[in-house]
Amino acid sequence: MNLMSKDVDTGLTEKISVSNLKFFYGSTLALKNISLPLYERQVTAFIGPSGCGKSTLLRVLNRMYDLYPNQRAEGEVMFDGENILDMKDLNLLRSRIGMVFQKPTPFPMTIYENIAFGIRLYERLPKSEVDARVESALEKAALWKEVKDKLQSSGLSLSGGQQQRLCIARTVAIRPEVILFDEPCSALDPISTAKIEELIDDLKNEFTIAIVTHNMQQAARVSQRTAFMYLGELVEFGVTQKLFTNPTDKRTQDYITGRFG
Ligand SMILES: Nc1ncnc2c1ncn2[C@@H]1O[C@H](COP(=O)(O)OP(=O)(O)OP(=O)(O)O)[C@@H](O)[C@H]1O
Repeated sequence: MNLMSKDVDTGLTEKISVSNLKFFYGSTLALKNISLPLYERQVTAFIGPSGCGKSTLLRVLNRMYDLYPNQRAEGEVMFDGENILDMKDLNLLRSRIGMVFQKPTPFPMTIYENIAFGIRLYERLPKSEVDARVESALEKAALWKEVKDKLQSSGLSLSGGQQQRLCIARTVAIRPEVILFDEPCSALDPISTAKIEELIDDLKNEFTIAIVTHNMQQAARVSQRTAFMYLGELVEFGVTQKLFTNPTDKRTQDYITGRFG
């Protein structure tokens, strides 16, 4: 049974449907009634000035906020027929919705172990299958060719861009359905950034992707849908090309033309 809803206007499947989401840091309301879909096998970019709630929204999608006692969410975030906000098994949720952070954070282990470690947390597989999964994850992260002869070297010996691709491989190896990227290129040089953008474009053939970025050109290059947020509100959500060339809301227009932010 397919529990995901089809959007009647677009014909696209909503992998995640956010409805009337509110988020509180203590008594501060950081997300005000957000509603939007994340379409399956598309890249959705979240843009907006600092503090508008982009990272908060991403952290709701895999319940990262659960680690902090006075943070809470209200509303509905439907994912394959279940409300993420009510899910009990957060390890399972985080295996289905992976996250790549701003700074590359390889574990202080070999390149091979960086990936195998995560696989073993979730599945018991014979070594030959773990090997195959490590290779396939590195292939998908466009890193295999560069590291295949040094899988036993430390993950920390790689360049920043390679480390970020290693973190992407680590996420992909768990076989998630959705990958969340929180400003994945902000610590990288332009060449590494271009590689990650290309990679995100490839990954969307297999995964549903959400990316928070400060870089509007990046949002325009990698995403099919863009959400513009301002002061905890979702101001505008739509087809990326349209939002950047002919936005509906004046605040979006002002932001994309550099009048604030
Ligand atoms: N741990 C926290 N405790 C209290 N308030 C917080 C906390 N983290 C974020 N906030 C507040 O919530 C709002 C949204 O923050 P968030 O980090 O989601 O914004 P952002 O759009 O991702 O910003 P940036 O682009 O600077 O990363 C801001 O007003 C911020 O000050």
